[in-house]
Amino acid sequence: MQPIIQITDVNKVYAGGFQALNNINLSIKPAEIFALLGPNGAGKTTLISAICGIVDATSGQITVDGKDIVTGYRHTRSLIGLVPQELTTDAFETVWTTVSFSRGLFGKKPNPAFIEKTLKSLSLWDKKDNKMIELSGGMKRRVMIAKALSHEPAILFLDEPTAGVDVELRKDMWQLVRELRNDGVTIILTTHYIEEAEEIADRIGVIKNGQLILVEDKIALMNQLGKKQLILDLKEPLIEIPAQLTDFNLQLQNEGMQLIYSYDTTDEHTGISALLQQLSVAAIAFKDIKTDQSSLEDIFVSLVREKT
Ligand SMILES: Nc1ncnc2c1ncn2[C@@H]1O[C@H](COP(=O)(O)OP(=O)(O)OP(=O)(O)O)[C@@H](O)[C@H]1O
Repeated sequence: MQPIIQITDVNKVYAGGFQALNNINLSIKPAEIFALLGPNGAGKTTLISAICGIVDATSGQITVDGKDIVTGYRHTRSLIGLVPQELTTDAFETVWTTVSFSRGLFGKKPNPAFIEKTLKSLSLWDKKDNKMIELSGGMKRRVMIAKALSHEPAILFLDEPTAGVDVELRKDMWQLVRELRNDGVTIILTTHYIEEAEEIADRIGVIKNGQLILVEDKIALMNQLGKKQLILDLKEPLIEIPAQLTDFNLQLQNEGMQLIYSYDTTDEHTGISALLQQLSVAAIAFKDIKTDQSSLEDIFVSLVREKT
């Protein structure tokens, strides 16, 4: 399947000499949800802006739907809807006018039914006649999404889509993103909320210091790097880990009342039965046992720390 976006050896050096993108190579598949994670200043917005043609790459090539974004700009840009991080709208226009106007900018014929559907899906229908200035921050952000969707793009970029959006609304937006993907729209989002990537992404890219340090299928990533912990609540506190248990690399916490055993979910032998046997030999009794799986957040934090 031809990628919808192909990024090859892309570098971006800003005018002051700062290298914001360092040899980026990435293929985005049609109708996938790709989440770009990275710390502040990693290069996420620069990469999105380069694909949208807002920032010129210093070298390398980007194609959208098989067309070069420089020579085929009109075509490639018409396929893209962009929700920027910064909210920029005309304060005194109504929601309806501003969204309809965005559609017109792409030379598309008016389609009130489509605008209505879009506003309804973003829970903005009852605000359609309100001026932008009368909306809350979260509503303005949703209007930005409606504007980006107004010309029915095949690719939607969401730069920090749920910043400042409350939990309930965030869930509604995730649902909308999934529905768009089901309709065949490719979605690329940047986020600081790792739970957002964990919740909706099909693939995850991690960018740091302008370098794409990891691109992986989300489920594979979680399986591959996922560590589980076995947590044993002890009946009696331990002062230290007994000598016969040192091989298990255990940790004591909660004033000696909890023993933590970390193991790799992908290992053939987790070592749990051997551990339980040794605990019995050492006469260490426990009253409860539970497991805890590392989240994408743990994985992300350890990746960003590791790969410096
Ligand atoms: N116009 C510019 N001129 C010079 N440097 C820039 C410019 N725009 C961005 N940068 C720098 O490029 C780097 C990457 O910025 P970018 O906005 O792409 O990061 P980001 O990953 O989106 O960050 P955040 O999560 O904070 O939004 C930063 O160090 C930033 O200061």
